[in-house]
Amino acid sequence: MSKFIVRGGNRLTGSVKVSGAKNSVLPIIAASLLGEEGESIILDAPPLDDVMTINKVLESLGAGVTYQDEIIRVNAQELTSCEAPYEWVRKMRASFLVMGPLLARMGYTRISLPGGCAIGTRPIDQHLKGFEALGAEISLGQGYVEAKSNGRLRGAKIYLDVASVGATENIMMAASMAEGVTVIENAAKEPEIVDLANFLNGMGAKVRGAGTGVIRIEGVEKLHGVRHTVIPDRIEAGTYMAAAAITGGDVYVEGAISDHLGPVISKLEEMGVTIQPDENGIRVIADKPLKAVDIKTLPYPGFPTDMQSQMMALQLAAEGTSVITETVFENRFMHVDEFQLMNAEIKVEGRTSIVTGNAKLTGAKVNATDLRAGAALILAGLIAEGTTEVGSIYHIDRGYVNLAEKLTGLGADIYRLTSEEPKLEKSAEPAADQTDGSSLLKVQPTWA
Ligand SMILES: CC(=O)N[C@H]1[C@@H](OP(=O)(O)OP(=O)(O)OC[C@H]2O[C@@H](n3ccc(=O)[nH]c3=O)[C@H](O)[C@@H]2O)O[C@H](CO)[C@@H](O)[C@@H]1O
Ligand SMILES: C=C(OP(=O)(O)O)C(=O)O
Repeated sequence: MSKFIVRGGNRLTGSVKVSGAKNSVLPIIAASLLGEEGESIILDAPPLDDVMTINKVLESLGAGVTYQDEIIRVNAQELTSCEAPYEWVRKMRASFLVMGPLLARMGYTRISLPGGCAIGTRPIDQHLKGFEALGAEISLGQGYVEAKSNGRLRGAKIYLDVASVGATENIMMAASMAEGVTVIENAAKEPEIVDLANFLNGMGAKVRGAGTGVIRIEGVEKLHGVRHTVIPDRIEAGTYMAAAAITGGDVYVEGAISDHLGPVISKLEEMGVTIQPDENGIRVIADKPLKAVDIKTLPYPGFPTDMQSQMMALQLAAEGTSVITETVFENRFMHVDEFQLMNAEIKVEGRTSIVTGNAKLTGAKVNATDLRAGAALILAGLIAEGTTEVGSIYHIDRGYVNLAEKLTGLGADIYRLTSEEPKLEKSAEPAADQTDGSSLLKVQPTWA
């Protein structure tokens, strides 16, 4: 199995460039299916396994997709299939985002229930509630969701019970081609939602209010391809900021947008780290011992759950005891067991972790239990005594471009030990709770 091998002890310095945002490019690629005329050109598309996977989904639907030099070209003028198969969708949750565009454009779609990081049950009830409000008929069976509409979807008012990023995106895309006006209330406000809205508007859609809790979409009859540059990845940026902080380093994170990183910057400052944003990036200087901080994850603009495990690594290095409360996902502390293998002292009580600082971390063989957990273990490895081997790195490859190379460029001692097997296709099995999808629905499926 491929691994990252990290030897701790090096202080990171220099400059690192952030890639395009995974969580922006994936919905944007899905949205490109709406383009009935012309092609979409997506710039700064990061070369991630997730991007390759969603490209495969689009190809399986009949779209023409090319990817070169971080530019994706999608020609979706002719689609030949409305079905996204298990083979691709099981690997990542975001592939479920083709449902909204297919339903809007083709009036029918059949999609396998999604995979992705096993950090909680991750139901899709809010997506389906939105589609039903737009007039779609939904049925479920054998791990697939089927949706059909009798003619065009119809605009509706939809209140989301949780401000779900994916549901907001899926509904926004479907509503873009609906007849009439859709209003999404309690919409997610993440920067990736704004990026998607900008992409859709470039295609000819009329989406207003993205980035606020109320999004208004006036449906149009047809959309066309557009040229669009993906925003920088705020979670990748935050991870390099954390790497600088944990190693007592001085790193310029090129491309990081401080407006997208408000809570991460605040928490690092509370820990005693100096943050100097400018128009091209953020300089992070850690020249004092880190102080303990408490963190609570929340939907944007709250502290991002996708930075929770990386911050836990920092809390281990800080002076004093810190607390993390995870409110977004119910099972996102799997990295705790792995940190403990490195001599960390962490107590989990429900959704809260109590982290004892000043940890004398020692290198160990650990597993990336999910994407961000993998990044966090590498951060811990950067300060651990001896060698840390991080396995299951197919999770990390889903979301970090050239992680070892970028860290090496900053002076870290890390490399990838590559082995032939198992390939991503074979190793990324769906979570146990996703075999027939019934646990994702929160409503009783018709086949139960
Ligand atoms: C590809 C992508 O963009 N992934 C991000 C997206 O995931 P994703 O879009 O899956 O996350 P959501 O915002 O939908 O999930 C937030 C919470 O809402 C719940 N929920 C969601 C949908 C639904 O229909 N019903 C429901 O109850 C989830 O179980 C979770 O507890 O936002 C998450 C929260 O910021 C991030 O961690 C992921 O990195
Ligand atoms: C949870 C994540 O991704 P996904 O939603 O694609 O599983 C993440 O990016 O940390």
